[in-house]
Amino acid sequence: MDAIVKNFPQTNRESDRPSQQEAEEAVRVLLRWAGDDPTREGLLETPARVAKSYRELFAGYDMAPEDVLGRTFEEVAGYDDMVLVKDIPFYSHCEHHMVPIIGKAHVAYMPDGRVLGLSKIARVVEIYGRRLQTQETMTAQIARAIDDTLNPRGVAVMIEAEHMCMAMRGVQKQGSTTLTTTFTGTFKTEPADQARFMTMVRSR
Ligand SMILES: Nc1nc2c(ncn2[C@@H]2O[C@H](COP(=O)(O)OP(=O)(O)OP(=O)(O)O)[C@@H](O)[C@H]2O)c(=O)[nH]1
Ligand SMILES: [Zn+2]
Repeated sequence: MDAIVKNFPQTNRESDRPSQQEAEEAVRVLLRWAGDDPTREGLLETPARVAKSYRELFAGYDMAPEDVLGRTFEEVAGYDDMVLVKDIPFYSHCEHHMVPIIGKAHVAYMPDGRVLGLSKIARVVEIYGRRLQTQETMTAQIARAIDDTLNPRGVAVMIEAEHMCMAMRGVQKQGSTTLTTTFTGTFKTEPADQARFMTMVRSR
């Protein structure tokens, strides 16, 4: 666990967590701050629901990528070309405003003898998505987790997302998409591999 805390410092220790009661009280304060009355009937159960919902929306703090990426397969008949899982949908929350980021991740790697279970790639997206994020951090974290655990010849990650903090509030620009990429290994050094990744992501 210590290595995880060191590598992914936003992962909190269970002992540092406030109690359920403290979390619910914080929600009551925010309800009053918003201008409502937490003692009215419709809001009585809301703090407990919000706390429960936060557990789910931010479940990524309780999961480590090593746990899901541990199992790999070697029997793939010598397959050594790109594996791309694209259009992995995710919901995250921006660390500046704590409002949703809605997007899709495209994740590829070049195997070096071993491959991952395909669902594990989507699970890694879930682990980082269910934390407070910037899109740049999330992109880099997914790439690094796969790089570190699988040691492939290269990893490519592209995320396209809409930030509700730019749509619902602030500058209020609906429908804009932010694209971020991280390339490692052969995707970084070989322009042809990078171009092929882009073409495959774009093909419908
Ligand atoms: N680089 C980056 N910025 C983000 C991300 N999510 C939100 N932001 C930006 O974080 C910035 C925070 O800016 P601040 O000026 O501190 O906060 P603010 O007054 O709420 O800013 P506005 O959104 O412009 O109203 C804003 O420009 C957001 O658009 C992200 O994933 N990556
Ligand atoms: Zn934001």
